[in-house]
Amino acid sequence: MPALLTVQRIALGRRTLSLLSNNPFKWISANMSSSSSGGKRLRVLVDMDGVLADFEGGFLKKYRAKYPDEPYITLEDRRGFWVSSQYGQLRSDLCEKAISIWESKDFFIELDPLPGGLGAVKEMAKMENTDVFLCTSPIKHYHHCPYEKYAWVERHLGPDFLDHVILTTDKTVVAADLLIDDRPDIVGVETGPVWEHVLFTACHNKHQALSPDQRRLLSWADDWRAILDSKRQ
Ligand SMILES: Cc1cn([C@H]2C[C@H](O)[C@@H](COP(=O)(O)O)O2)c(=O)[nH]c1=O
Ligand SMILES: [Mg+2]
Repeated sequence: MPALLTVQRIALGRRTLSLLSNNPFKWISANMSSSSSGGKRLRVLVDMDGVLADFEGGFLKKYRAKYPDEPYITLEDRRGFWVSSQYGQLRSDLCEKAISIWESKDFFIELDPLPGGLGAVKEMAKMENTDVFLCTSPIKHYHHCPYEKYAWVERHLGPDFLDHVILTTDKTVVAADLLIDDRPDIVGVETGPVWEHVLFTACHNKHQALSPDQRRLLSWADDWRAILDSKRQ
């Protein structure tokens, strides 16, 4: 297959690993998308909770308001992605109490934007040869969350961004160059996702060691433009 061999020859670094460890046809489809002028387009997935929207801060505020006499975990003491697990370890019944917070109406719509995130995403979306999608997992208790995630995007980024929302419980099946996400272990049915996961630093993951080939974005004040540029080469 000469076309495949040509693609293999131009593959560099991390992408070569992705190609070798995965289905090459998926790699080609994710990496050969072109702009009208023929240049390669960069596709970036940006997570919402913990990256654009302050899930942890919003949770703690509402948990303390609803359960003022119960123990709580400060943001400084948060460890591990799952808030529910850490509250369950604190006292078993607190797991359900924690879940009741994000299952409540208005939890997701009222989350505050994290500093710099909206500006970064708006700027990214205007960059040449760049496609940005907001890639976020809804909770299974679907009565409010999916609607409110769309409403949050419309409120903070405008109606044009609604076309750029991807709601999925499995981010591994979405093809892109980059995924900026605060969850350290992003797994799903696809064992070799085509994107590079850049870990967005959050209170729950800041102590966590990364594997040598993993990169972090410390906040939106960090050099996200350089990370995008590194994927264009
Ligand atoms: C911490 C925590 C989160 N969730 C839910 C809330 C969100 O819908 C998703 C996280 O979505 P992301 O796209 O990975 O940011 O998970 C939960 O159910 N339990 C928790 O403890
Ligand atoms: Mg997240």
